[in-house]
Amino acid sequence: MTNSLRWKRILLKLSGEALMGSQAFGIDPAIVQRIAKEIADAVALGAQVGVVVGGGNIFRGVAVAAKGGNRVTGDHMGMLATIMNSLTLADALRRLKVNARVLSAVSVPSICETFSQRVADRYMEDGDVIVFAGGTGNPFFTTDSGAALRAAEMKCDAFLKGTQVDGVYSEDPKVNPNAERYDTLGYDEIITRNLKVMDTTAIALARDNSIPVIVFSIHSPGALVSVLQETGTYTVVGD
Ligand SMILES: Nc1ncnc2c1ncn2[C@@H]1O[C@H](COP(=O)(O)OP(=O)(O)OP(=O)(O)O)[C@@H](O)[C@H]1O
Ligand SMILES: O=c1ccn([C@@H]2O[C@H](COP(=O)(O)O)[C@@H](O)[C@H]2O)c(=O)[nH]1
Repeated sequence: MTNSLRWKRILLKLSGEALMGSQAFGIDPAIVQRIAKEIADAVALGAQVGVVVGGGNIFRGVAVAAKGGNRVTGDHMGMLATIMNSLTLADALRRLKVNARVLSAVSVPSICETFSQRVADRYMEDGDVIVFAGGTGNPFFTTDSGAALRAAEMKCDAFLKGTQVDGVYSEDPKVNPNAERYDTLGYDEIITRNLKVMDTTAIALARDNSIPVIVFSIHSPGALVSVLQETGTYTVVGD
């Protein structure tokens, strides 16, 4: 079955907001369990999976700053939010008998392991799912950038962005429902046309390390395995 996968070692970036479900804030356990099942299905097919979960369902530094708070403190809160999301996703994976480990860029040793590339590589070779928490560990970055960084460090074959929409569009499809969806797109087109599906730092890192970026909807059941088997709807961003 492994041979049927287009990309074997993947970095899956999940939008924090995807974990909210229909709530306005926080985590919907049923959604987390459904997403965990998608990951478990990919692992069962032979995929080696690293995951980065955003924190937008709990805190974003820019939102804290917009309300008069300190941006760096807000970013610290955002990074801690990603740790909470990572812990809940790892638990959901373990309930499905998948070995899952949380490795954080921010050290909280009584709660999870601190990220180390060598250790993470060994775990992935063993078939464990690694949930990379804490983003890059630095303020003024996003989890998209953290995910691109980990994809490069772990020599992933692809960076899969599981988000609210089923690909990259000519404009935000939530704002313009008539926007055009692309099947393929160049890294530089995202940057020069300022398409806001992910941040420029993340795209540039993926481009400079020749890692294809696949944007798909995590809300579509079975979407992760479909992408790995080159079926379904998604956009591939490359050269
Ligand atoms: N040109 C575009 N094509 C596709 N999506 C776009 C585009 N411009 C803006 N978007 C929006 O970008 C969003 C993708 O970002 P996402 O929700 O994954 O946020 P995030 O910041 O990565 O995650 P989090 O929710 O954790 O903060 C989509 O939901 C979509 O509405
Ligand atoms: O490397 C990083 C990653 C994230 N942050 C902060 O966390 C929040 C949540 O991440 P999203 O990517 O927006 O989901 C982000 O808004 C930042 O405040 C960070 O500081 N450094």
